[in-house]
Amino acid sequence: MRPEHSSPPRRNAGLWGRSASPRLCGLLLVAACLGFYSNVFSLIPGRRQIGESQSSTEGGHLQGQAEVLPLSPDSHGGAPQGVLEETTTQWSERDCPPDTCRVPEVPRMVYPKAQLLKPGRTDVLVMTPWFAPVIWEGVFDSAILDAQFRNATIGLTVFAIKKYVVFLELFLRTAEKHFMLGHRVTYYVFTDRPSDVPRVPLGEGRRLVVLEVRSYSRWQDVSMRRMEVISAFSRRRFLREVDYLVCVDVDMAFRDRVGAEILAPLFGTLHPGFYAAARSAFTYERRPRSRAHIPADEGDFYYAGGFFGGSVAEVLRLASACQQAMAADRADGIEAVWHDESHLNRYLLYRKPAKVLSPEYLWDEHMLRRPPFLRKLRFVAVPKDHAAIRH
Ligand SMILES: CC(=O)N[C@H]1[C@@H](OP(=O)(O)OP(=O)(O)OC[C@H]2O[C@@H](n3ccc(=O)[nH]c3=O)[C@H](O)[C@@H]2O)O[C@H](CO)[C@H](O)[C@@H]1O
Ligand SMILES: [Mn+2]
Repeated sequence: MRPEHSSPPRRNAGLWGRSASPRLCGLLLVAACLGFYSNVFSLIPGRRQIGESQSSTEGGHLQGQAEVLPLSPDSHGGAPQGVLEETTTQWSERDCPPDTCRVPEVPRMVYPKAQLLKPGRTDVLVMTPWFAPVIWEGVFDSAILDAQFRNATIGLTVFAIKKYVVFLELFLRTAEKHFMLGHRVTYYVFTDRPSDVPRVPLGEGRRLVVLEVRSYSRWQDVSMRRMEVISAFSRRRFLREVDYLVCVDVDMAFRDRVGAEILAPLFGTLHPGFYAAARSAFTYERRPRSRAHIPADEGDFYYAGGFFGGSVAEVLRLASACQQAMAADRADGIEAVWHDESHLNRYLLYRKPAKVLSPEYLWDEHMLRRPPFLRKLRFVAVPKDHAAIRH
């Protein structure tokens, strides 16, 4: 899933020709080979096979050890077996490493053509100033996107710690109806109560993996520590198991399509409470002492903590940066005003997302009046009694 293509260095025999001594030639040849193989070593492990719908429980990975998360040596850094050999010949389609930037081939399809002078939406911003599309109903053709991403495997991470396990049933049932239909999907459910994970029937090509993690007494810590767990498990297995990660809150239900249109190397979602707000009204962390701090004269959007994602490599980068920033803040005795969400906002300010999801992808009907430009509610908050559920 590296953006760059790795290609052998071009050699020009004439350049080294007669004037260079044979010894120098030998040295240069060795250096060229080293350069070539250093590219090869940086390739990320290739694709895995995902079988039939299944469900498994893997207990004890993080229990009691969330302070120091050991990363398995086999999961990161080394060259995958067989890659060296493959790269000495031409890439074939089958051997190609996953590459989110590769232009995918689509089959023959019949669809209405785009009309340059009749844009799908004129009532909302559909492009950020850094040319990332903002995803609204009416700006995309789901059939084209489904075809483009037909070979992608998507991991959906969700945490259900302590009483939040009650949200899982509705979350999973509605995800089966609306999340990435027609694609390979793995649900990664992180919980401290594996036996409370409901058995929800899964469609073909979809599976559920239960991963046991420890809980924390403060809900803020439960929320923030998700970054630590996501980064550890990205290294440990997600890099090998899926192409994209989608990381969401569990106190939510899918109501309408959430599909391949969201997939990008890195994406964030507009927080439904702030889509029309002025910069000064964003609830960014403002204290310069915190690593999440954003100065008053900066900021694009206010992103929600409850829905972000991208390629596994980019989500790993994001989660480990946020986790490190939160750990440093903790050591300094400061906690950002909106916890992980504040750190996410800081991260996405300086690493601009490649797609921005509109509030269609994160809405709260009980807190907000639905504006007319919101044509679909795709993923909605499930009302909760905060005090009762968090203790
Ligand atoms: C929709 C949205 O953007 N939500 C964000 C918002 O709060 P919310 O008020 O939506 O936070 P929340 O109570 O849903 O907690 C965040 C998530 O942590 C998990 N959890 C929390 C407590 C617990 O006892 N057990 C448990 O499993 C669960 O997955 C939950 O969905 O702000 C939080 C930080 O303050 C996070 O950034 C949330 O992602
Ligand atoms: Mn929530």
